[in-house]
Amino acid sequence: MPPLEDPLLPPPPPSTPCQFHLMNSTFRPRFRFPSAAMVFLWALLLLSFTASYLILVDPGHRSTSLQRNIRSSAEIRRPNGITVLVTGAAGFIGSHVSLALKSRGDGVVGVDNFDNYYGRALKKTRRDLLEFHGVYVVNGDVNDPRLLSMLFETVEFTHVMHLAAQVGVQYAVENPYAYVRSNIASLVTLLEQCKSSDPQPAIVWASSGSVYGAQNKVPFSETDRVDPPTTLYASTKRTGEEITHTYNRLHGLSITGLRFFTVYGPWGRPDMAYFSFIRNILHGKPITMYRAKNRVDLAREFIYIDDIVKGCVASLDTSGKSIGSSGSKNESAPYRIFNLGNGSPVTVPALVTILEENLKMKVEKDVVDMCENGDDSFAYVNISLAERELGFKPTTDLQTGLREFVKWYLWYYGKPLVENRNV
Ligand SMILES: O=C(O)[C@H]1O[C@H](OP(=O)(O)OP(=O)(O)OC[C@H]2O[C@@H](n3ccc(=O)[nH]c3=O)[C@H](O)[C@@H]2O)[C@H](O)[C@@H](O)[C@@H]1O
Repeated sequence: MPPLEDPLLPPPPPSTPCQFHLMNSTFRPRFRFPSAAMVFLWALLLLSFTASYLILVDPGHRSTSLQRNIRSSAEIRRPNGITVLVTGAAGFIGSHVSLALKSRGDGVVGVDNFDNYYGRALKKTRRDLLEFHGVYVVNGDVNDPRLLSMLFETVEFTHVMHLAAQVGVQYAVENPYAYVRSNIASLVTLLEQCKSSDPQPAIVWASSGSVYGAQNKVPFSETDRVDPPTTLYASTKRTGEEITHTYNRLHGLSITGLRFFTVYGPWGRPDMAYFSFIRNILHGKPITMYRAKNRVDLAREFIYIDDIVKGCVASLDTSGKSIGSSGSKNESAPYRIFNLGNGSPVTVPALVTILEENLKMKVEKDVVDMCENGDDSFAYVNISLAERELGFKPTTDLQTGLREFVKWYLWYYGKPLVENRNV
């Protein structure tokens, strides 16, 4: 705090002796031109009144800075660029896709409700990373029609990349309503918004490889039957495919559903098996490895995140246009479904071995026969349609992808100090 009489400041003017006494003076107020200081004070007062009115009374104003952020994030910086609303932008696939679009000059706005299914910390770090690269992520729920209408009033989205979902196959047993709400109700809310937007955006959304359920015919092709579902998660994704089909037929929305298989990589989902395996290996704890009937190892179509991102971006680029419900009889909006897997399954024990090799550590394995929990025992997928239509060609094998994942994991979480017991 500077002294009141700062030696560097000119001395204050001498105080003027009181010129009149209120009680005994014949005080007559008279008009005087206000001094500059008075004008300044009044202006300040007026400004603060207006600001508090706008902030407290007019809720619209609060959204103005939000809308500024949204508009700036939606700015296109390349010729023929697109403007994409990415739902689930703070999620694993959503964050990678958002960055890929932004880095090639598209306009990208994210929305995410930061649900606590696998903790919020990683989602917030992904959000910070996105904002560092100029992608703004609105904290909100896709199932909120007012939020959606504000977003579409603020920006003319050409595309929606709908990745927000309640994920996880096992958690559905515990909390079925979360799946119905996120994977069905939110999808309908979003489609309703897109249906009534002018222009209507094209929609690319996350279905799942799990829709093939108990099918035994391999490899799975898009034209194959997709019943019966073995999990509620799969049922909600299958329902989503049917719902989107209806919106495509009735309302002329361009729809592309992507059947993602087991996507892995840096910034991945901590609820997935490869994530819990690395955690346990590093902490010297045993892992549970499920096994199907007749002692058959489980197998999955592990697909690296960079390959999936290419599939998502190509889907946006080839989506065609929504045509609205007034489209002519000869014209129909595209409705497409693609498998996005690797085209070659790998067993879970093989995945664990690659992790052990990368970490130069061994882990104790509890091999458990899979109970009737509804999980699928294998996945083997035909990706030729995506190859043909999207130019989709996965290039990262599991060794390379897991090496990248392990590098990221050790960078992000650090190596635990607990000693691993070698087995
Ligand atoms: O294909 C899909 O659609 C789904 O792929 C994954 O589901 P999943 O393949 O079951 O992925 P993980 O939970 O990582 O499990 C991979 C394999 O490891 C097995 N596993 C899991 C956990 C465990 O402790 N031990 C174990 O052997 C599972 O049974 C499964 O065979 C994703 O988690 C889903 O969100 C996605 O939609």
